[in-house]
Amino acid sequence: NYSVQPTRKRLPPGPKGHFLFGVPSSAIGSQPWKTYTDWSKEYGPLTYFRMARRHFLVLSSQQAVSDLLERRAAIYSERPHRYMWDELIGRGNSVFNISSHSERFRKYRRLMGAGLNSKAILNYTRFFEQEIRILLQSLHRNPDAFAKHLKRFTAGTIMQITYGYQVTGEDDPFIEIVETNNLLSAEATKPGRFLVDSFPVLRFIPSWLPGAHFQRELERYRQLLNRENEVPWRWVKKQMDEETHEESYMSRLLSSCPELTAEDEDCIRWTSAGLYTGGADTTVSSMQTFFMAMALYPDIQTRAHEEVISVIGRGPGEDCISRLPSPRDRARLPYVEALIKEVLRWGNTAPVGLPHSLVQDDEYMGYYIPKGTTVIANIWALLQDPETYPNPEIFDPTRFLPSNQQVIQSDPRDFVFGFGRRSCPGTQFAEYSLFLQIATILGTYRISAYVDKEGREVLPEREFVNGIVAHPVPFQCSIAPRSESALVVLYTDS
Ligand code: HEM
Repeated sequence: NYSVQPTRKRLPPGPKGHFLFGVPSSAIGSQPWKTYTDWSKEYGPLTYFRMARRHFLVLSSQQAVSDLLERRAAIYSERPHRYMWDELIGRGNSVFNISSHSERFRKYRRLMGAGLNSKAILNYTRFFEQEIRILLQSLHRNPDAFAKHLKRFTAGTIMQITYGYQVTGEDDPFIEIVETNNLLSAEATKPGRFLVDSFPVLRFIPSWLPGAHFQRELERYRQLLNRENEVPWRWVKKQMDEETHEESYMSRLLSSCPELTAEDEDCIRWTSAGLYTGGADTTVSSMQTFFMAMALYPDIQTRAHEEVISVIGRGPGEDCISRLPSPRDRARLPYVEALIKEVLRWGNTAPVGLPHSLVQDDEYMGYYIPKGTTVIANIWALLQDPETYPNPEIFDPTRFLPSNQQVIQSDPRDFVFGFGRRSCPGTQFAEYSLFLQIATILGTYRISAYVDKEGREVLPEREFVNGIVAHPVPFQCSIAPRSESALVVLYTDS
């Protein structure tokens, strides 16, 4: 029990802002991780600020994150309550927003734990392999559109695994639904987007009054967002009735018990819908970082390529693997595993994670933290801290390999996947997906800096653009097969 009765309520330091409105969202800017890191240099590992009536606390040290979000997870695992989104639009039951103190939350975590653990992932390898062949072909045909192909790979694997549904192409109707939802979520949950979040009393004013037009938007949001829970579920049910379904996360859960209640089915629907939202953009961002790092660090690419070839075997062409990597190969590829950790550290996939919130007043480092404060882990700052990761701007997988010269540096997976009871349930899925893509591409393609018409190398810059998931600023690189003949064997072999 962390209940405290501080004698003197001293809030952590931070920017003050306007006495009524607090800090404007423009002060945080479009790259919040940078602003928060600058603030931590001025105010220390805890930065507190207020936006209208909402309180925020940013944690910028490993110590603070593990003390609060891990050790005090019992009180720091709520999500901030957004009146418009959670209640009026009805998204309070989504996996991302559900209260960590509800019975549903425990159910969701059990369902996702069962469907996404490392053993369950082994049941899905054929879906991954089917999609990796499509990725190899697409990179061959149109290497410049590599970001689009990465997206197709991730969307394809998640849709197969979640619903047993094979994505048809760019204008796939299921992808349209989930992508629309992601856009609407990002738009509707921007801090300050709806005044009713700060002043719930506004819900009583008539919709024709200025400031209440949010009431007219409600129905549009509800209808569009509900499609994500309804359309794939109906499709899977129909396939199951006709016995034409592919086994999937959803079909397995729906058939796991003969007497599912309506509530059980609802839980299966909500968790299924969470997988695309949680997994699609994140994995793509990490893979874009991989391409960027390989274009910038050719020696590292050569070492990783040689390890892959020596473990998996050389194919008919000069320099290409003889078969697709399998889950068993992971343990025999330590340099590739270290490279994946470095992709997660050096990249910037979820720089400020998802916000937590605390359910009762607390005290830490002598400061008072009020109940309901939104708590943000500045994951970017943890991964770029020169005390933990010397020369953090350098891409160097050997940070994570045993050597006589240095101790092994902290495993970035302890931070990039979030914290406490809310930590990412898709970790095993993400790691296997990254492993398969990275080991296959290292074994089949050479990635190098883009050369412009004048013959000059154009190196990508390590800059990221905002979103809940950040992505490298679009860049070009050259992607060429190491051996055309071996590549064709790999992508046509079934
Ligand atoms: C590189 C890939 C990924 C990264 C870096 C990542 C990172 C994260 C982070 C930081 C959180 C927030 C945790 C917190 O609140 O403390 C999260 C939550 C979540 N992730 Fe991931 N994720 C990745 C891939 C995936 C995949 C592949 C899936 C599903 C197949 C997934 C599903 C989810 C879900 C459902 C949540 C919400 C959990 C909750 O609120 O209780 N993620 N992830």
